[in-house]
Amino acid sequence: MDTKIVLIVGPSGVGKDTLLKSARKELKGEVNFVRRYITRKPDKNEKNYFLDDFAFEILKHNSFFASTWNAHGNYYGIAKNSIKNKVNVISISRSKISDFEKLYDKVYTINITVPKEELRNRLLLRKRESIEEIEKRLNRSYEKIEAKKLIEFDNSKDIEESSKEFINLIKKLSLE
Ligand SMILES: Nc1ncnc2c1ncn2[C@@H]1O[C@H](COP(=O)(O)OP(=O)(O)OP(=O)(O)O)[C@@H](O)[C@H]1O
Repeated sequence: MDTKIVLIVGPSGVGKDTLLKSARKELKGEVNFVRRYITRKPDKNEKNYFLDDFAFEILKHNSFFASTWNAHGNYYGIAKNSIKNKVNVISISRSKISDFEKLYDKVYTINITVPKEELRNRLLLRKRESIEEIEKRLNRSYEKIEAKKLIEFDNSKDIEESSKEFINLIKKLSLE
């Protein structure tokens, strides 16, 4: 099978890691859920490699990563050697879609969305950031996403229903 890339993007708190956790449980035999390198500890829904800023810099300097970015004061990276010759699902910053489109032929981008009020509720319930930080995240304006193959995914339904839809979408893309 060819290398296929499925990028997951969307604002903080929209439910990316929650959807990925459900999908990983169901599809981990068939699909490569790529772990990110992050300079902060993972929370309960994530499966990331945790490293400090210094280790991150050394790896970056040695061209270990296909893509890196900074979000909310932490560094994120996707290792080149994490991409397998199958379907690869990767949660990334929207600003890095083109890194993957330059490197690979088959790249799909799934944009996860919910209305702003629901996003606020989810961030508040998650209790990872302060109220000030949550308001900052909500006020960030999002420009239109530039991606060659863009799919919009509405994550407004409950976790179970949305997870099912998300898993079906990944399965469908695997077969394309
Ligand atoms: N469909 C859903 N319905 C209700 N709550 C949800 C749904 N999906 C996720 N949540 C909840 O919303 C909160 C944020 O979800 P999650 O941490 O997965 O977001 P994220 O997009 O990965 O955020 P970040 O980019 O900051 O890591 C969590 O508390 C999660 O339980």
